[in-house]
Amino acid sequence: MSAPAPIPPADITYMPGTTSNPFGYVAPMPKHLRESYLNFFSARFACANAKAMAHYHESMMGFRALARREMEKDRNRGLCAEVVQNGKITLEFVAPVMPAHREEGLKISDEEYEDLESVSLFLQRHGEGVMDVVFEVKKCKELYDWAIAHGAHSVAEPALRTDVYGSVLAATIRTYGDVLHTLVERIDYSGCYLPWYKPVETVVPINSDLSHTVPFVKIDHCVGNQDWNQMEGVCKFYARALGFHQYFTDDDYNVTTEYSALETTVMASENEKIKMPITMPAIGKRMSQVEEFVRYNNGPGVQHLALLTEDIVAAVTEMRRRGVQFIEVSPQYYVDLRDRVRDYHGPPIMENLDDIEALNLLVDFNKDGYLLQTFVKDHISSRPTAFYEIIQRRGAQGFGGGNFRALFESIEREQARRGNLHPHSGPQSQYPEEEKEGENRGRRRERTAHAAKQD
Ligand SMILES: O=C(O)C(=O)Cc1ccc(O)cc1
Ligand SMILES: [Fe+2]
Repeated sequence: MSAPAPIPPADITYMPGTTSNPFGYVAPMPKHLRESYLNFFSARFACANAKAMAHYHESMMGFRALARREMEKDRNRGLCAEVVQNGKITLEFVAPVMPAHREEGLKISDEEYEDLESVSLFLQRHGEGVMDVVFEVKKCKELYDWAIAHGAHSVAEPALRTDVYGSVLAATIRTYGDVLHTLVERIDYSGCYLPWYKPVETVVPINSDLSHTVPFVKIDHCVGNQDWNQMEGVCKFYARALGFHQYFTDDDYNVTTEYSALETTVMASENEKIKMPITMPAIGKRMSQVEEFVRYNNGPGVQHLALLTEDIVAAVTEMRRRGVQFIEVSPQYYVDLRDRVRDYHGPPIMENLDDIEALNLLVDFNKDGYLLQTFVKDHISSRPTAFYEIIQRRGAQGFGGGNFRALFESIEREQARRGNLHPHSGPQSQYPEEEKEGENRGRRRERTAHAAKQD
């Protein structure tokens, strides 16, 4: 079957998310293909030291060592990898084991050399962070062909990978910045992760005590930060090339806190198990946290992975016990929370408000229920770039819109501590600094009205 012919970007209708417009970005990918995205498969991080990264995730976050690629006589000559897992969350840490320049006498295949070069380049440009958000799919080749025909950049054509445990078909395309999406289709694979990774049985002592588990379930969503004005183009890419659609929530994503501002559109796979919010800076009084990310990441990239749990009190209690620090929320938030709870009439709140306050969790309510969330204070690397969110849902399917103010104020306190809450340098930085809070929100409304008039 030959690939479909490329279609021009004009075939995508963009309409900002309103309840009168239940479609948002609409793309012509056939339904059977859209349905072939199953879930997040793993997140691959480019690392300087994959072993240290794995160790942090095991000892601090309760992940278990799952698999490894280590240097062998005729395999894994350029890169080594450690894979950890907690529930259905699988994280792979990949590190170069030699300099990325060819030397005589080094036994390394062309393919392994290319992989070494790409990880080394990612590290050089962005530091440690997520370089590949891997999706499990049913029709790898068809999805890949569609994506390429609709403007995606190919990194690796579909190829069968086989070891004694069976085969997977995998292909890789590029998304925003230098971030990749690998599409993995299990053919008959029964190994622990992917072909040629060896299972690892060793357990760090703290994880062998079953009364101290951190109960994660799966990746809930994965946020991608973009540069100024780049959100729409990236969302259109997800619609046109990947067949994703806009996911509506009642969150108000035009957040202008005292200083920084941002905008988000959530893109999701057909089954909505893969949610990829796309965020960009907006005009505020000071540098947006998104702008800070883009500056220190040297371009767009994955900002946070949200890890879903069914018991956030247990998960955060145990992570704190292990030494993980979380964002700090003002005591006033919990005074207000007790008022908000009184006005809430959805499914009953199962958690104790004193526990919620003691752990500094954030709570958001809507008509379907509520969600609890918090954010790890430290970034994953030494740069102020990617970090983790911990989230529990009890009905509510949003992203914590009611917490954005408290959250962003907390994030901004850290940003100020780093000396990065200075005037922003966006395309609109000629705007006077005393620009009124909330003005950005008005501007978005004008644009929305304008876009609606156009069709
Ligand atoms: O939207 C989400 O997924 C959130 O968890 C909230 C959020 C949005 C943007 C940020 O820079 C930080 C947090
Ligand atoms: Fe999030």
